Amino acid sequence: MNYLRVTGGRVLRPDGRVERADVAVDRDEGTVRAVGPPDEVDEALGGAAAETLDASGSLVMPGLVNAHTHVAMTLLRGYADDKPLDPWLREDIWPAEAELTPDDIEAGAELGVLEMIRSGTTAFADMYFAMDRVADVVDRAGLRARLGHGVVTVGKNDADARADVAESLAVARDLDGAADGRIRTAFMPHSLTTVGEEFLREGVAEARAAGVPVHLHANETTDEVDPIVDERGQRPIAYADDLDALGPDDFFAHGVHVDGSEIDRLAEAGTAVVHCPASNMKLASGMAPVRRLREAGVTVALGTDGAASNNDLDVFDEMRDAAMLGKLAADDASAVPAAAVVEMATAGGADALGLPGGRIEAGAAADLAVVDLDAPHLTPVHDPVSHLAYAARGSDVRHTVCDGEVLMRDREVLTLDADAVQERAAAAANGLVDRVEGN
Ligand SMILES: CSC[C@H]1O[C@@H](n2cnc3c(O)ncnc32)[C@H](O)[C@@H]1O
Ligand SMILES: [Zn+2]
Repeated sequence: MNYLRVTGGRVLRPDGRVERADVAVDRDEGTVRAVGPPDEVDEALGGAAAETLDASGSLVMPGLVNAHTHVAMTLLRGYADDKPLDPWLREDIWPAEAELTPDDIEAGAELGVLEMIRSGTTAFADMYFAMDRVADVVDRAGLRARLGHGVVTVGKNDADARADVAESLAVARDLDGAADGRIRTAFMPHSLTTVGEEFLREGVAEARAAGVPVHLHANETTDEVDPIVDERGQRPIAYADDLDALGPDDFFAHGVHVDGSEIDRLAEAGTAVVHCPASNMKLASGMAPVRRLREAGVTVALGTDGAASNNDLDVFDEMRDAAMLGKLAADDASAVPAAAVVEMATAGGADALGLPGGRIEAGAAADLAVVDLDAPHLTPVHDPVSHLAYAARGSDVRHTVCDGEVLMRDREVLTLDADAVQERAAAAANGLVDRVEGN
């Protein structure tokens, strides 16, 4: 047997309790074998030897889930700031993305994945281009992901629009199950306004036939919601329902401007919402009604969105932002408490993406982040869950484990060459900007 044993720490259990425990991992299966006091774990292992990971002074939590990003946008971090969504995309981001090469996307994805491993993220959802390259990075780096090619049909002729939809469906079919099953896929139309109705209708029908979920941006800004209401006389979630895009495996990014009927319909359909508080604040998109969504029974996950609208991929920041913004949105300091955002960043994320992980219990996927609590900004420890939500940073993560494999040990990432990744990405970003500026 091939075991890993995380020893001497405190462990965040699925019910929110924190207990002193060891975690034994079956590396062949990629699952948690046992959680409990050392003698119980000894017994579960039957005296078998195990590689150890020291968690003394630390909290062992489920690996974080970044449920909506565009990972290669790390190359555009700090490239265009301080604008609302529509002009930001049209004036800055889309012209730059038009110059991206598959090599750039691979370099940007490596940088993003490195940043995520270093901040305890073990699973993410990615909507972008050149997804074969992103999948290769995920495979090498050792995380889990739900990947999809993002479709935009506005401004394209019929043949190009059809080709874009076909590419998203082909990616969803071809990459599903890659990286020993750590990669799953989805059909990913960009949004209900940037993809034409006939393409949405046909694409969703084909996704259903192929058994892959749908992921899109929905109800992000009033500029996006209002034209749908004006042109169709229906709210975006009703339109999505009409398109058959509202299923229990589907997950929508943002859900900022959703009314009561839309919240009820999302809950009834079982469609998850990925809350992206930093992006929503930076682009001044609005405040998602997180408490109302959760109270209605909607699965709410957390996402960073791309690094150009955040500007990092640290899910600890997202937990803190979600708690703070949720209180402001509800005008109630108890609206989105610490335990809620920790749940959204772990089990909520795994459930939204339909990926294993998110809970530390026997039989669950061995996706873990070990957070070092021995730091001035984390002293004293009255409540470790409070610290995860309000005080910890991604840089407090000491070890990261995914699928039973150690991806980072004592802050050294083992699956990527951090210096080389950073150097390559910086060169790719500079080359990209030179091309955009015509140098
Ligand atoms: C077609 S691939 C994905 C596409 O989405 C763009 N994008 C990045 N952030 C956002 C956001 O907050 N809302 C909508 N679209 C966004 C990204 O630049 C790609 O073009
Ligand atoms: Zn996005």
